[in-house]
Amino acid sequence: MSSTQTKATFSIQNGPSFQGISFGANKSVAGETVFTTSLVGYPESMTDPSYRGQILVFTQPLIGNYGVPSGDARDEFNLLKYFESPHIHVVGIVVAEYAYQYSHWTAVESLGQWCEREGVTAITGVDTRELVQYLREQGSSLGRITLADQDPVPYVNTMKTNLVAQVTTKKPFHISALPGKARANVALIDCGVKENIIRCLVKRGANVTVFPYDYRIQDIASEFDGIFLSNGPGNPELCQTTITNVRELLNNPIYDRIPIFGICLGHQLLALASGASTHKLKYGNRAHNIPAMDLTTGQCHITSQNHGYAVDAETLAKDLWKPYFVNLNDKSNEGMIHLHRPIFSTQFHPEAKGGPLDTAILFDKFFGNIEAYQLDTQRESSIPLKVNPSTDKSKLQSLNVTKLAKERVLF
Ligand SMILES: NC(=O)CC[C@H](N)C(=O)O
Repeated sequence: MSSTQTKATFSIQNGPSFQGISFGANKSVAGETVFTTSLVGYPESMTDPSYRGQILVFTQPLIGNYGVPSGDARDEFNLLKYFESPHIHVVGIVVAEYAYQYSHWTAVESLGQWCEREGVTAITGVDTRELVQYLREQGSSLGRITLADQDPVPYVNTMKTNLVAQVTTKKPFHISALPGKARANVALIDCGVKENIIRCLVKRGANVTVFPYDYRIQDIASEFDGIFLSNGPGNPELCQTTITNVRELLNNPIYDRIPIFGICLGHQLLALASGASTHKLKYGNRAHNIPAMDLTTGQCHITSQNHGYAVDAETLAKDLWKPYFVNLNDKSNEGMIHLHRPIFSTQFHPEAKGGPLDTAILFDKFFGNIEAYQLDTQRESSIPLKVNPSTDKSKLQSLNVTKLAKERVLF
């Protein structure tokens, strides 16, 4: 523990304040305050782009005890080994008891050092049980962390901010399956994709081309064996460009057999594109142990979640869609599946990093849909991606995998 501790205050708009000690960046911040009840996985959660701009409260009391692994380490696919994106996306964290001593074989620095380096504010010594009881009663709340001797910053409401535009890759990039293992070309619309979603696809044999959130997927979908819609931050209704693009994709009869899979924000965007509506939950679901029942089998799965919005299941067009999963805690919608086409999506995270792997099988289901589509349309010959001569020439550049970046393009 440092001998020169800086005091800090965490306050909720129209709510209580908590005194604590700063252990991150020397900066006062504000943001929507959300809480997670996950026991592990603070490096993954903090680098998950879906948490963009939020102040994250951990209910697990001891945080930081296994330090922070390297953000440079990459796996065999050139994906980040330990993080879900290259940087921290939360603006601040609130913990009950920061572990000043850390120990783990992958740790290269402490949580406090990492926060300081990344300009992220952190406060310890807060009674997070009392705080979370308050958040559950008041619902989604704006909060701020103010460091001693600094002026408080104004509360920030990001409900009207297009956070997806801040986190999406700025240009397409490509991740290849291992040599000899490729069996499909997948286009991924990046609204703030987690590294482990890409890993779950390439590991199963997909060459994944990742496109910015506003890329006109409807112009090039015929080049791919499947389309994936990623997770991402903020209010799904603000993602109108993606919603319009997906709606045109769904409405174009030439794509009526193409497999589509969406996760979390991807699920919400698919629902909005197909005419359903979404709403903000009272305080959201962020945990690694949320029970979701598969309505097609009656089986319950334990799922990893991180969302503040949900799809209104009763607004799904009944002749085309049915709810796929339901949350057994609050009965909110957890997924949808098309009645006639190979399209489905989930509110929870089957790629779960961190969290349980119970529903990872849904990636296999997506690949099953892809195989059927390939057989149906004789598409096996398209690996590696061979661009269809009929595709608009101006689009070819973004499909030429040898010319694409090999990781997300941030600026
Ligand atoms: N993890 C996500 O994709 C979150 C989706 C959306 N931003 C929500 O909060 O509901």
